[in-house]
Amino acid sequence: MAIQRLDALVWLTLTGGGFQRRGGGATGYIQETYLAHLIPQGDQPNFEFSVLSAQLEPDATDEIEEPSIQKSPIQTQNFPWKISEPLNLDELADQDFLDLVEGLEAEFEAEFVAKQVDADQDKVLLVGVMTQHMTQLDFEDGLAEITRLVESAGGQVLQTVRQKRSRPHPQTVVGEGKVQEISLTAQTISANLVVFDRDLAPAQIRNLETQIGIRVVDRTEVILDIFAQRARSSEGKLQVELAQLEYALPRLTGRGQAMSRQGGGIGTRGPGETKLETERRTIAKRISRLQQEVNQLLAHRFRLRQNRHHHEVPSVAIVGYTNAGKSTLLNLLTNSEVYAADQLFATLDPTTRRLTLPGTVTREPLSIVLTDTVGFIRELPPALIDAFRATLEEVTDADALLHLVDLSHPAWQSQIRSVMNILTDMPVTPGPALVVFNKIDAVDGDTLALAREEFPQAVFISAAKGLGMESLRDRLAQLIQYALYPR
Ligand SMILES: Nc1nc2c(ncn2[C@@H]2O[C@H](COP(=O)(O)OP(=O)(O)OP(=O)(O)O)[C@@H](O)[C@H]2O)c(=O)[nH]1
Ligand SMILES: [Mg+2]
Repeated sequence: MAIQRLDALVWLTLTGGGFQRRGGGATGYIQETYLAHLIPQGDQPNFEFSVLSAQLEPDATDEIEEPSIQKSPIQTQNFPWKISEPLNLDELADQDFLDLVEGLEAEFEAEFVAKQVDADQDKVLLVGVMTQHMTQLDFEDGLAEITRLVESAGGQVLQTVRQKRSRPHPQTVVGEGKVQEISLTAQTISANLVVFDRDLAPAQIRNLETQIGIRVVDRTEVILDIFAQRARSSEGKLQVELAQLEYALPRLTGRGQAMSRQGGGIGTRGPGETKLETERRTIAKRISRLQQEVNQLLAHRFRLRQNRHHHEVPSVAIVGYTNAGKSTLLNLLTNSEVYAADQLFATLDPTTRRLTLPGTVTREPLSIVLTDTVGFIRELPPALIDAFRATLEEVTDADALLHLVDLSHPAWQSQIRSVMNILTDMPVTPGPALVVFNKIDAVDGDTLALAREEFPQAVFISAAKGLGMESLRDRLAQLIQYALYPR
């Protein structure tokens, strides 16, 4: 009923004792009727319309043995629906349906309004799919992360639906029954958005939206949305728009193709397809213009860096998983006020600051520039990598990297792997990296010992509490010596 948006449902049972119809099949007279409707959640079934308490009058049809027919109201205590006692046809006909439906509408409306009080937040139903080759831990980490992403985008995860499958269903990612469960749950909790913990094919999104009835977005879309909200500088906005269009384009194309292949049918001919084609071309044009602008940006940044090289100022880029504490560290080391917050992708635009490192016995104090840049995440969407090449070049062009790790995060080991994979995949090999473990103020002794054992060369700090800064400065100076004058 919820899926089909039905106000009420009437169910008729037959006597089975009717005339013989040619070809067989059930015939008979109406024996009993049932009236069912949904009730607002959180309410007990409290609709007492007169007839529900009426006794069922014994009539002739009762003689027929029909064990499957229940004679008492069906137990619906804990369900968001109510089914009447068995009614005969006259009783049913006496119902004022309009009155019933209008009353229900009013109640649903009141409840809906109550839930809309803080309506500027997306109310999200999260869907997680655990496939083969995925450990339970990976799966739960992934769910925790997408929940954080949704929150960073300004949404609120109301509930999570999980499914285990050997691999995603080609049409709908999850199975048919699960799609129904999602649809019902979304209505029950008044979600206005369904978010999947993975990326979806254009056709999958389309199928899911048709069946579920509300907007469905995938992981990349959530990340792109955060980026779009964070973009402040014109550079940032430019790159985000490019990423969003590059993500949208194949989706439009896919749609056009699917429609042309059908080759007929109402709604698939004529203007529909032409319009899509036009849209596609407009977007493609805009993408190529944005790409040119990004190229100009690359050239501009190149000149800036050349200037730096000209003055022989060594550069270090802080890289790391999102929320590792990169901006906090830059602020502490260089006395700056870059925006740092407990959000994923708080930083979008690179910030470069000067920093003087302590001299050693053999050398003068060393002046360098330190760059804080956008955080990484596992499975960084390809559209983002491409669009953000100007920003990411800050990383590949630095003389050395400071790889900051949030040691208080349960998944710190896999976060290190993700960052290293992204660095390895970069078109230009980045300089040498120093692994620095952050947030040691929030870490237990066992974790600390494990990290020391696995990364004996690493530095341990707390950017928030200012712990370990002296050794960090020393080690940074050594790193630069090594990067610039390797033996
Ligand atoms: N307990 C603890 N929290 C820290 C420490 N350093 C940073 N944080 C917190 O971690 C959160 C993220 O810090 P940011 O500096 O914004 O992290 P980031 O790496 O720049 O994150 P993005 O720009 O979002 O990728 C903030 O809430 C910081 O207060 C630390 O040493 N200890
Ligand atoms: Mg930051």
